[in-house]
Amino acid sequence: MLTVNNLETYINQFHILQGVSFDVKQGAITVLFGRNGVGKTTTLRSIMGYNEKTSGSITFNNEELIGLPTHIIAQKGIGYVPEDQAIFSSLTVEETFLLAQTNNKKYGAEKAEWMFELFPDLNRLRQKKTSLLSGGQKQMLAISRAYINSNDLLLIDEPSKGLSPIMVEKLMEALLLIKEKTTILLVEQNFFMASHIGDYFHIMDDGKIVHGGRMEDLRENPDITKKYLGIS
Ligand SMILES: Nc1ncnc2c1ncn2[C@@H]1O[C@H](COP(=O)(O)OP(=O)(O)OP(=O)(O)O)[C@@H](O)[C@H]1O
Repeated sequence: MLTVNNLETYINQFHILQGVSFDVKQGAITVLFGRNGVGKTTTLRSIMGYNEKTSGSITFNNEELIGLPTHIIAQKGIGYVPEDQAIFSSLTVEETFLLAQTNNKKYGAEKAEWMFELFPDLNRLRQKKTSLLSGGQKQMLAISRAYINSNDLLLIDEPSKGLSPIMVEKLMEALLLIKEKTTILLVEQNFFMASHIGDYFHIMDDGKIVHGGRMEDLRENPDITKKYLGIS
């Protein structure tokens, strides 16, 4: 569904992505692993068209994305949940959902209702200003918003960061249900979470992909997880 080929990205004079190649299969969760600073967020941002100095190829449903502005890439059906969630704090939960629905007139309302079912906390807090939500609730809101206004692919950056174990568990359950309806590319350092919900993986190191395959193969390969992820 998404194919990234030889992607190179510069930020100022720094050569951050140095020929990144991988693919994302439809209907699955693909996890991008790697230590801090190897280029995972830059990869997601490059897919969304935020980095001007990007070359190589990114095809989504066989259409080239490189060179397109971010709003056009989003219109093609890709939703992005950045690490800081980028939530408009002056809106309530319900208003945030309504705003997201304006981008998806056909299915938005139906998707919003499903998100309220999936996240009862958000349903209970419909009228609450989003600035008053907990970290976990904001994460649920950001994922819901991206799901409501996009159709095909969600890029989610470190959703478990800073969440309690119980919230991580809720998030895992929710992502598995969302996967039934959409495709997910997940950046995640929580190996327990990612390896339980992911179907495929790619490992980044120093601006490149160094390994990839099915998640069950990674779980059985302690040498790789130790070398690149520091897990033994
Ligand atoms: N605006 C910037 N100016 C200069 N260098 C940057 C900028 N943004 C990111 N970088 C550098 O690019 C590299 C990749 O950063 P990126 O955020 O993509 O890594 P990451 O793998 O997502 O890391 P983390 O897991 O810590 O979020 C890092 O070395 C970082 O310092």
